[in-house]
Amino acid sequence: MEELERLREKIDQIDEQIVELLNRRAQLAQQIGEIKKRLGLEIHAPERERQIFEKIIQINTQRYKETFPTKALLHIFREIISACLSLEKPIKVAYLGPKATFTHQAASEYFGLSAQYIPAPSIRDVFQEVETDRADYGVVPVENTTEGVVNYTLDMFLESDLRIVGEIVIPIRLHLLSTCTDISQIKKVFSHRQALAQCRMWLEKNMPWVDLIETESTARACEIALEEEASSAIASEVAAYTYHLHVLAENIQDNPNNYTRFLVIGKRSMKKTGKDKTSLIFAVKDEPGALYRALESFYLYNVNLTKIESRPSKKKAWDYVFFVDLEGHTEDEHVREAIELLKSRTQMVKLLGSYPRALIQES
Ligand SMILES: O=C(O)C(=O)C[C@]1(C(=O)O)C=C[C@@H](O)C=C1
Repeated sequence: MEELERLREKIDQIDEQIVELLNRRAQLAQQIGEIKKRLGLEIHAPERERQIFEKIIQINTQRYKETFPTKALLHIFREIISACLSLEKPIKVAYLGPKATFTHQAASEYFGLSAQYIPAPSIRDVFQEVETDRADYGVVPVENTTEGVVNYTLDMFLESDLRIVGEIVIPIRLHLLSTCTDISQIKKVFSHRQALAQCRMWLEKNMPWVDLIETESTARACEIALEEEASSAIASEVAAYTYHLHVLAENIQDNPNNYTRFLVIGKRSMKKTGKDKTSLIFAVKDEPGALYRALESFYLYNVNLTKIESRPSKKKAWDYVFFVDLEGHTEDEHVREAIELLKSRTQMVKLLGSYPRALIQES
């Protein structure tokens, strides 16, 4: 017992030190904020945040061999930086709502809980919130490992001048939620089209009798599941506690490696971090070899493409544009030269932005 008391006393001392250090850190951030305001610099500095994250991962793994789990440490630092930033300037973030969607989860993992969140009813509305300066940033889904791209988001970049300033990749874990206490009581399952598709095999095997009904979001499905008898929703764990629903079955997605990638959109340009990605759109003439010549620009300058997607241009029937993600930043010499060559070999190139690659791709 004495030993227990002694150890707890030590923990109390450490906690006191942590609180003291956090307050000292907050004061320093406030001072930095004042200087940045005076010099007219951007208050939010994601490149600096990236540096901090990489440094603490290194210290925690090399010096302390991860006695304290790195994943938890990253969450804690996300919140520390989010709180310090909010002392300098509150950041407003629009996301595809309503509350407790996966986009909301992605946004809070990126900006932390001290940011102000604005749920928007559609992807177009998220863009509008940022375009009209009601939000500093927007967060929208762009692709899922099982269901492919979110076309609506790609198409928005054809008309909007907003830039991509970041990306977030989160694992999608889907659960069956209801006010009922047993699966046998359920007659209807509500969810977003993609979530229903991602659980198709599980539903056929375990609940072949149910009606599947599409909703505009997983969060909307939860609202319906709360109101309608004998119904259920497929949604996230965050949604389960936000809407006070029982989790009747966990992780019902058919593919365990199910990730969704989200884009952070804004008006600014991001500085090079050394671990960046660049996204762009290009259009080629409708003639043999046009796409081949365009893509050769990347090959000749040794630029690695991580994604290429074609979409109708919406200007003429059967006219296509190509969305490309590549490794590197436009400040990198080889990327800059590849893009210059691409411009000379295509009809149109629109740069959507260079931004730091997602930090956590798994977990
Ligand atoms: O270094 C800065 O520029 C800060 O404002 C401090 C700080 C931090 O808490 O570490 C806060 C917000 C920025 O986005 C980056 C870092």
